[in-house]
Amino acid sequence: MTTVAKWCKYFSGKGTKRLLCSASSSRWKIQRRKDIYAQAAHNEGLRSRAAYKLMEIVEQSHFIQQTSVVVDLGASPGGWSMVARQYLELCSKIPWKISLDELADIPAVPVKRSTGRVVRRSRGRLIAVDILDMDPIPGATFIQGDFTERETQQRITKVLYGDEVDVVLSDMCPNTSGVKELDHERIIELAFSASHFAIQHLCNGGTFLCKIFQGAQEKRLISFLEEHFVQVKRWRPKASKSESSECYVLATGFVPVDFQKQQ
Ligand SMILES: C[S@@+](CC[C@H](N)C(=O)[O-])C[C@H]1O[C@@H](n2cnc3c(N)ncnc32)[C@H](O)[C@@H]1O
Repeated sequence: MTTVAKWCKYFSGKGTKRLLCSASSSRWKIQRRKDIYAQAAHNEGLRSRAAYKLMEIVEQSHFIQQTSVVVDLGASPGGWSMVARQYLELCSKIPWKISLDELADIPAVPVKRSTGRVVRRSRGRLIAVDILDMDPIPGATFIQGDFTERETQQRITKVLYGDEVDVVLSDMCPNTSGVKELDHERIIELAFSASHFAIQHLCNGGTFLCKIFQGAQEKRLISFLEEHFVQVKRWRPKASKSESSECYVLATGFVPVDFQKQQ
């Protein structure tokens, strides 16, 4: 934990301050002092306490390699992206934002599934996506937009330049209403949206990780993922708040539909 966090400190930006300054009530501040992960994130210069959740899952499942292509959905303020960045070997010259004009010039290349021996690129890639803005992460690319909109997904596909994706992460979370069933339905919708994107873009053997709130629709999501991945398991990281019903679904060993037909 400490090694990753120390490394991330180097890349921490204004996002941390924004996170820490947004709370004005003294009650919130007392709660935060009791929250060891929020304290640790503050002390170690991480942009969010959520970073510890991804660190725990990746440290145990090792699904991000130096040359992986990673898409981080719901990335702001950037805790997960900073953690993913630590595992990747990125090219420092990649622009953080690509203007709409520049995007318009990029042809939408469909993903080409690799068959046989995969020729790996020499560097990894990280594409962060959020409806909110976010401070830059060197070597990564940022797409600002609502992921559920087709146009945002088309923009992500364009910046992939036909590359298959190794890992799709989704920590997307709707604004919570306090009504448990409603929040559950909303996050499941986001999780399905992210899983459809993953199925279209992941390479053979790829990984999908997404946040959900536990509830009635959870089984439906897991059954859907089991049709496309070799293994699907639920994960509740230590950094998840005890009062929260959040958990993560980790699906590994993606089998593309065209591969399934061959078998
Ligand atoms: C829990 S936060 C993510 C924290 C982040 N993983 C980190 O480590 O810093 C959830 C994020 O999901 C984003 N989000 C929610 N709905 C979205 C959508 N439809 N499209 C894109 N981002 C969305 C929110 O703006 C918010 O930044």
